[in-house]
Amino acid sequence: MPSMAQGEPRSSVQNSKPNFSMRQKITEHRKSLPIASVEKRLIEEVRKNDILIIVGETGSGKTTQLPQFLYNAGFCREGKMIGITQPRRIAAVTVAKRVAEECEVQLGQKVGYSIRFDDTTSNVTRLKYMTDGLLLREALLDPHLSRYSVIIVDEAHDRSVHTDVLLALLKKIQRARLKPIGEKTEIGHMALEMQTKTRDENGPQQNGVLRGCQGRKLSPLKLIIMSASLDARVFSEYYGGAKAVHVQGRQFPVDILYTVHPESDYIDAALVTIFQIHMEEKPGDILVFLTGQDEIESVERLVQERLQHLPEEKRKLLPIPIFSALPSEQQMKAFAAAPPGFRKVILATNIAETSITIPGIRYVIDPGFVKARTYDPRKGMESLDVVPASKAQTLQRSGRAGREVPGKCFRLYPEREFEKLEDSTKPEIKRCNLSNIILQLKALGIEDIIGFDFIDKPSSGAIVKALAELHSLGALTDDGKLEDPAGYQMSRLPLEPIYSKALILANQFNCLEEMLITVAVLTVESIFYDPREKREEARTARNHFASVEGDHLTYLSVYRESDEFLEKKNVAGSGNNIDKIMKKWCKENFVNSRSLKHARDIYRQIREHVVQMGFNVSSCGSDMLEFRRCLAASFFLKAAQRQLDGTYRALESGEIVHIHPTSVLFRAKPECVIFDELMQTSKKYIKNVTRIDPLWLAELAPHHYKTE
Ligand SMILES: Nc1ncnc2c1ncn2[C@@H]1O[C@H](COP(=O)(O)OP(=O)(O)OP(=O)(O)O)[C@@H](O)[C@H]1O
Repeated sequence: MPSMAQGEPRSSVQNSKPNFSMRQKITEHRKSLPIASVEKRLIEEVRKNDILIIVGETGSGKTTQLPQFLYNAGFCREGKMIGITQPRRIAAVTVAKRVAEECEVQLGQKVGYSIRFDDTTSNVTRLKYMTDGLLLREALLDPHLSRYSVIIVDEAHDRSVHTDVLLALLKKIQRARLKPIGEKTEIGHMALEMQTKTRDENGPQQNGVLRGCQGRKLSPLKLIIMSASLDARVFSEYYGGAKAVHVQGRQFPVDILYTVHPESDYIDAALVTIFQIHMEEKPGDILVFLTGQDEIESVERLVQERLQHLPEEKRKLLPIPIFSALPSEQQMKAFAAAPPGFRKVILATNIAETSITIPGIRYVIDPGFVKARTYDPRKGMESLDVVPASKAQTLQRSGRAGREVPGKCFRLYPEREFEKLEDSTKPEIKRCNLSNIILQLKALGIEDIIGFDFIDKPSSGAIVKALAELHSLGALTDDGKLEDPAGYQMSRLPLEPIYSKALILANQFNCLEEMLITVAVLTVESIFYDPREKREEARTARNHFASVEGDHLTYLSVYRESDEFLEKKNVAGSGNNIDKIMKKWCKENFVNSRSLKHARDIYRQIREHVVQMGFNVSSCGSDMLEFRRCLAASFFLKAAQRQLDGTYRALESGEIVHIHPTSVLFRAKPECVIFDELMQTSKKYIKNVTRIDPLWLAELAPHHYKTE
């Protein structure tokens, strides 16, 4: 399978069996971890308790060691697997690689990882690291997760929406696994029907139940919830008084240092700290937590600039960005050793906050902020605000040091400010659009979403809004069941429901090729590179991509021109050269080369998905009218009409909004548009906007708009 996240060349693990001294080093290292001294006790607790909560310091060995302990204790007998979920892809990949190394096996043998579009596991894999979202998708196909004997939900403090849904679902699955096969369960009936459909073709199933299995029980499922910074009481209560154990101690100390006074400009404070460490502290790499791609890219430039003012011998400082929109192979650069004599300074978002070990990190700089996405279901509006990190997050951040050697964490605020921080981050489920997750729950056969046993219930308003949205998009029937086939198709595509809908419709409008490109570009962070100091220059350079019809068509033209450019240069298949040539083209055109590369990756992967679904990828050629009509038919819930004063009214929510200054339609102000995002920053802005004819709305979405 091609991959959105190819990761480091697998050969690093596949081809190299550790030599004797390395093996010895790893064995000694494993023995020295705090968790090693409690191996027996932990195994006993897992045997005694079906649900166990484990809290242990960062770096104590939970993620890498516990699965190996369980394997050695026989939990993988009879071909069963241990699944370990992570909120982030990068953690699933890097931890699996490390554990494969420790086990001296090739990745994909006993140890593997599986993340969206990238599965390295095989039928001999027993320790499977994966994202929480991926395990949810697996439950669609195997509703009892019958291949697993143990599921470890790692980093549960993170409270991603997928973790929360998984916590509830696993509770149900655990109960269902204790019931005899064939008996009705809370999750099983619809899923068993699904199995009947597929397995009937091979014959061994009858009425949704494996023939000959009626009355038999599946083996029980053990569930372990783990983190360094979770409130064990909350989880214990949720699981009816589940046992919690604490693993004491950490391997290396981390000194926490605070500033004396509050810093007015945390970017500048971070830069000063980076250079102070570089000039004054012992060798060792630096990890800086910033809030997003823009900030990271500007700090990257500022570090480069300031280095020019240092004497030649002091310039050996290498900034390396890492954020989620970066293609995986670029993310992996953070994990490679710095060239001899150099010090790495890794500029990261909270993608690097939990679970991972970045070799070489001795210093962490934590300005104490994070970019938090909040969704207002009533207005259908997102806001992205920079807010103080929680105590749990700052603890995780400092825990990225002190993993190989003693470390230091520089918190760029006074200690008294730390005390004021919230203990934990607000669960994502309480601040996100629920339509995607509800679609998945429906596909899992869960009908009563409002009554679903969430650890923290989202507001019923948010649930009702998401259900209505799914109904309008044609994913749900009038009585809230999955629509056949659209609802099933949408739940299978790993995209937001509105994008899946756009692909399904594009198949009918014969513009699937154009929609695949558009959805891929919309999925990545901004395709344009817009440096503050060169805004006008950037605008002029990009003028020739601009379409009078709007941003979606503009993105198509960027994507296609870059394709044509590559073809013209006739460099296809010339490896690294492509990268260099593309980077130059991107720089001249103020296109973000990382985002473009990422979009290409996503395009390839979703194309494969729709082809598997039997769609024919055809193009509407130069008939952009058809493409815009398809956009209107898909994004009708996100339409806005110009007002007399030049502002717009979002038709669904009635909100008064403005076209974002980065849109090609910012000045043109057409009468009616569809948009992709409604976001509150300094104003309420709509982003990624395309001109449509208002009459199309009634014609193409008659269930939602009346003709007048
Ligand atoms: N990729 C790696 N390279 C080098 N050492 C590693 C790597 N992964 C883990 N380690 C070592 O193993 C130790 C234990 O890591 P592990 O991820 O199991 O800890 P943890 O308790 O799960 O931490 P956290 O709560 O931060 O996720 C690390 O502190 C580090 O010394």
